[in-house]
Parts: sequence; structure tokens; C-alpha cells
Amino acid sequence: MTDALSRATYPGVRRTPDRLIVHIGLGAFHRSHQAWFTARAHDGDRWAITAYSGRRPDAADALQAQDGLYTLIERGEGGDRATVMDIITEAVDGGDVDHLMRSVADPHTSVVTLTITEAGYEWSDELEADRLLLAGVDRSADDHPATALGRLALALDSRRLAGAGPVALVSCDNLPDNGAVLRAALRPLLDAIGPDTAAWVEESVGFVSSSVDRITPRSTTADEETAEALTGFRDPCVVVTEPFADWTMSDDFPAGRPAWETAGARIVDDVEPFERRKLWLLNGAHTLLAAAGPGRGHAFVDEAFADPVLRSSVEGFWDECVRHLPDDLDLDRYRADLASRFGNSAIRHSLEQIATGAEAKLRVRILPVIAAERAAGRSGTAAAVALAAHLARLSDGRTPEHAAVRSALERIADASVDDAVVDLVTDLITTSRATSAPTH
Ligand SMILES: NC(=O)c1ccc[n+]([C@@H]2O[C@H](COP(=O)([O-])OP(=O)(O)OC[C@H]3O[C@@H](n4cnc5c(N)ncnc54)[C@H](O)[C@@H]3O)[C@@H](O)[C@H]2O)c1
Ligand SMILES: O=P(O)(O)OC[C@@H](O)[C@@H](O)[C@H](O)[C@H](O)CO
Repeated sequence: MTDALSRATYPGVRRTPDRLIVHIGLGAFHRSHQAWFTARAHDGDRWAITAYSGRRPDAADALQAQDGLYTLIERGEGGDRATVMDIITEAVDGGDVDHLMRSVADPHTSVVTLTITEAGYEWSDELEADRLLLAGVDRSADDHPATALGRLALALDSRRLAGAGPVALVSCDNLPDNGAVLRAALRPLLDAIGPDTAAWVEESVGFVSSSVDRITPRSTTADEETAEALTGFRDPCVVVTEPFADWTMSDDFPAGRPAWETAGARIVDDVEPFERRKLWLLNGAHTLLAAAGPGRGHAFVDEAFADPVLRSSVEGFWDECVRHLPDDLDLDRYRADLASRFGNSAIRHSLEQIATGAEAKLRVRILPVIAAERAAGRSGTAAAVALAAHLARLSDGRTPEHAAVRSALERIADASVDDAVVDLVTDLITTSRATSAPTH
């Protein structure tokens, strides 16, 4: 019988950190990406991460039961490489808001990273309820905000009150200009706490924009068995990822940061072109495959990408994207790398997982490409295939009426939509009925 991972059973642990990162949204991606970059940085030994789960305590409870240790498997076509990661020193239920307030108010904390999904930034009834709660906040009451952003707003206020100095917030979610999106989403919550809080955040908090990239699917029981075979430890918190990793960010860290560039991250003046390249080419193509793949009998990215019909849809979409991306971004190389990453059959990335929250994703990954193509006098048909496939899935086997397509597109776009685009998408849905069966 093998041991469970813990700091008592695992001999490799030897860190003496004196600086802290707080993370909100403890999931697989944080563990394969920000935690990995921090551990690899040349000053990584000086840093530790306190990580909070998002909606449920499960991920934090499971990781804390093994003292924050977990196995990271980097899986290429050539095989698996396992590392036991010790950079997360505490994993905490996100519902423990007092704990979060203490961590953010700790003067050793310099950076707060977030992976709270795209939906976490969209104004919602829950965020409104938190805004009202914060407006009448009684710090001694048990009543705490339920959203990640409501909790963060309160925690930033504790930092202000503690006089712990400036801090950087780094959104690591797949959104364009995610630093500005985070700042805008936090603002009503900070205003609700009070003008002093909002003013302090404006002066003392760095909002870093970042483009994050490492394909990290949800782990399976088979992955746990692989981890055990490779390390000799049982690990229900194992994370499997691809060998590739990229992190490009703006430099707005008023209290310092790990030397992430020594681990391969890029610190740049303007993140936007890198973000657009990644969000359109990678995430846009994923969104297209997640919409169109299941109708052709596919469950995983690699399978869908090997289907010649879908491969050609993706290539057509990439052709449209690259016309609107700067030439100096090495686009041919990026596309070739993506094709081999999508084709990595050792990484089983489920289309169902990627399809979550599809409309918010179509809005920022697909609609801008259609708009750019149409502004240049072309149809944007290849990008429109993603919209058509998404609406075809929703319509349950029926071809939706033109008016229904219009209202669905207007909901996705959050604005009125050109008649020609509605016609194009309606035609594509009709045509796709004839081609949705797999060819193999
Ligand atoms: N997995 C990847 O390959 C990958 C790559 C790049 C970026 N990302 C970004 O990271 C995010 C998380 O991915 P993951 O693979 O870690 O997912 P995951 O399911 O493993 O973890 C998601 C975490 O976010 C929390 N969460 C979910 N909805 C939330 C909400 N509305 N508000 C606050 N917290 C919420 C969950 O409780 C959990 O802690 C993605 O949505 C994406 O924006 C993921
Ligand atoms: O939920 P999403 O669409 O933001 O993410 C699903 C995948 O597209 C995403 O996880 C990619 O694998 C990742 O962005 C690669 O860096």
C-alpha cells in the first residue's frame, strides 16, 4: 500500500518562503500554470502560495489534506514527467472570508492571482447581492460576500485598514484586457464599501493584464493511477498538463513579484496583441470545436481536430483571424504549434468542459473576428460557423426560425446584429444539418 502525499511522508520539501501570493479560484489550471511558473522562477524558494477555492470547499479540503502538495504530470506525445509540487503551502475554503481578509492584509503578500472563470467577472444577481451587503457591511457579522469579487473587495479593504501597502491583482482568466475587466467589475463593490476604499485601490493596487496559456484538462482516475506509478504516492489532487506553457503580462507590481521571466514568462508593455492571438486562435478554435464537435460524434479536442471537416473549419477560422493580427507575432509558427498541441492525443481535453459558458466566450473570441472580416468587405463565414454550430446544438434538432436566430445572436452580442449576419448564420445552420454526421 503506497502512502498518501503529505509533508511528513514526502521527503523533498525544503522551502523557506518569506513572500506570499494569494490565489482565488483553486482549480487545475492554477496548479499547472501560476504555481508552476512561481516554483520554477529562480527566486521561487522565497515564495509560497495560499490558495482559496471558488464556489465549493472540495478542492481546498482535498489539497489541504495533503498539506498543499500535489503531483503535476507534464504529458507529451513522448510520455509523462511527474513532479511533486510544494509551492502551495495552504489551501483554504473560499467561504472562509476572514482567512482571506487576513492573508490579503498580510504585509508579506505582494500579489493576488485569480482564476475564477470568465463568468466570475460578469455582473450577476449574486454580485448585486454582495454589493448591497458591502454597502451596509458590519465587519463583526458572520454575513460575508458569496462571490469571489465581493470577497476580494472586502479583503482589499482589510489591507487598506491594516496599512499593509500596495499589492498587485493578476487576472489569469481567458478574457481580453482582463486587468481592466477586473478593475471595472470590482469598482461597484469598492464604491459600496466606501469612497476611501475605492480611492485607496485606485492609488495602491496594480491591475495586471495577462495572457495565460497551458492546456490543462480535468484529471481522471487513470491520472491518479499514473501519478501513483510515477511517484509512489497516492494523489487525488493530481493535475495533468501539456509540456507547453506561456504567460505574458503587463508590469504593474507595486509590491514586487517572483522573477517569473526566469521561468519563461514575458513581461511586456502591451499585452493586447498577445491576448488577441491566444484568445482568437486557441480559445476561439476550442470554442468552435466544442460547438461543432459533439454533433459529429466527438467528445475530445484531439478527436475533433483529426476530423477533416472540423480541421478545415478551424483552418478557415484561423485564416480569417490572422488577417487581423499583427505580422510580427510569428503567426505561422504559432499556428503550427497549435495544430500539434490540439493533435496531442495524450491530452484528453473534453469538449463538454470547454463548452461551459459558451455565449460569453463566443462574444469575445468569435464575434470580433466576424466584425473585422465584415469591416474588410468579407463575409466572416468561417468564424460564423462557430455561432451556427452553437445555435444548432441549442435548437434540439430543429432549424430555428430567422427571428429566433436574430434574438439568440443579439443575446450573445449584447447588441443589435446586422441582417446579413443573421442570414449567414441561419443558412449555415440549415446547411450543417446535412453535414453533421461524422465522416468516419
Ligand atoms: N484549464 C485550462 O487549460 C485553462 C487555461 C487557461 C486559462 N484558464 C482559465 O482558468 C479558469 C479555471 O480553469 P480550471 O481548469 O482551473 O477550472 P477548474 O474547474 O479546475 O477550477 C475552477 C475554479 O474556479 C472556481 N469557480 C468556478 N466558477 C466561479 C465563479 N463564477 N466565481 C468564482 N470562482 C469560480 C471553482 O470553484 C474552482 O475553484 C478557466 O475558466 C479559464 O478562465 C484555464
Ligand atoms: O473555459 P475556456 O474556454 O476559457 O477554456 C477552455 C479551454 O479553451 C482552455 O482551457 C484552454 O485549454 C486554455 O486556455 C489553454 O491555455
